[in-house]
Amino acid sequence: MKEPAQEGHIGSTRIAPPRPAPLPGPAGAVDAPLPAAQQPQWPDPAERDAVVAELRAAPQLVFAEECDRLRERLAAVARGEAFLLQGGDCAETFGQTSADAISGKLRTLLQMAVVLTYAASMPVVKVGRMAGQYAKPRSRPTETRDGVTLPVYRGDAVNGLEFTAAARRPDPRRMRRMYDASTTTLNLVRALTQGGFADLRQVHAWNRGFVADSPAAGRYEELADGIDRTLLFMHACGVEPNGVQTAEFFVSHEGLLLDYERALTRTDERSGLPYATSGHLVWVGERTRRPDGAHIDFLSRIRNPVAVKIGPDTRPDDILGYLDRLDPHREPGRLTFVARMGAERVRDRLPALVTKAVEAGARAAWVCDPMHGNTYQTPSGHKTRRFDVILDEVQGFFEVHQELGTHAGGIHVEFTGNDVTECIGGGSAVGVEDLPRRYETACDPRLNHSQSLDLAFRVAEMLGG
Ligand SMILES: O=C[C@H](O)[C@H](O)COP(=O)(O)O
Ligand SMILES: C=C(OP(=O)(O)O)C(=O)O
Repeated sequence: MKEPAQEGHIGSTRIAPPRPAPLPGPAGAVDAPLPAAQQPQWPDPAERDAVVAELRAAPQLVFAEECDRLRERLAAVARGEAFLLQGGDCAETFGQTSADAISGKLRTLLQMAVVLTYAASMPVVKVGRMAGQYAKPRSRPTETRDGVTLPVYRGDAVNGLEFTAAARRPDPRRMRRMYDASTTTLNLVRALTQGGFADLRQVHAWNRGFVADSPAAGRYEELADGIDRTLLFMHACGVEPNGVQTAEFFVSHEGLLLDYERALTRTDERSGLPYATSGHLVWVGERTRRPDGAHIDFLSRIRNPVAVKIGPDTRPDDILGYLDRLDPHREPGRLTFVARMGAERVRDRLPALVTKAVEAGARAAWVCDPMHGNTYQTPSGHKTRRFDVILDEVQGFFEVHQELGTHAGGIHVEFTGNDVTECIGGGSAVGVEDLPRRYETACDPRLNHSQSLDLAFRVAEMLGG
């Protein structure tokens, strides 16, 4: 059936009719029959097809021009002229789309960015793990509790967290809810970052409502006083700084659910090229990064900036594979490597990978995820991460780049604006005995607000602040 034409303009972006892009690639195939890890077994294929058709007809969430702008910003990161701050929940949930929850994360990220910008005197590119982070790859397909085995939770886009057979059944209609929750989130994020909320003169207000008695909060207030004084001084001199009233903010998520990502791929009318319009940047994770797999294939077909998470078992030849598939023209900003080696291995494993990339002419950005290689389980059964170990991985990442003469381009972290007790140490010093008090994550442990600020100050010191 012919799709109804819905052409028009929003701003300067020409809106294509909502049809899937003819993804370029071998034989022009839309669905290459490649191994696709971590995909849900939808019980009813017809229901899945109906949801996919709905998503294909839905408006795009982000615009090609915005993705291009992020690619330019990431090119500055790759050239060593900017620093990337990427972060948010491990797993967003449909229940956490309140204004408070979203603005708490956004404020935390803005605060971290201001700390890093001030220290490094370098632009900080702000990218949320937001408005799309609803699908999770898992280590095991099932979970057993008290002798009962059920499918594992794979993120709200697939099934429910509750430990019942009904909740854990994959439900493709959840992909439509993912789209709706992403729309709600993005709508608020756009309003907050373009309205007065993100104005640098609100630097004190961003801290309101958060725990005020941690050392990081005190340091932040001092820094905010300094920024206020600078802005007042400039105002008194008749100089009004540009670019402080709004914040440039982008969204990203793991491009895990291929049904969803393909359905939201659209052709950019300006260039005729396909873009994933589910988020500005999509990445492929450690569990789905096989160079000849369906996820890397998907990234190779879209024009967005893309990232690959690489763990300690990554081989130098894999790096070559990603470069050749995803960034054959060695274009700065197109490809970001997110290293998540673990604190114990980053100093050993990362140098060979960076060296291989440099030898191959790569102009990719290098970013450190100090969370995913440092997770462990306590005897109480809580998955957690230690703040000092997280910090050590970032330190190791900086050391490696310093030795190789390359740029430590950013951090990728899991955090929330809430005062949760999921990671140990840092900020307001969460102890192992505190974990049950506010352990609220749907998947992996996140830094709370004061741990996040604390991390920003420590990274700022590494950047020379
Ligand atoms: O966020 C990352 C992964 O989805 C997560 O670490 C998997 O957790 P698991 O090892 O408990 O499945
Ligand atoms: C699953 C994730 O990480 P990784 O692929 O690095 O394990 C994630 O960032 O949510």
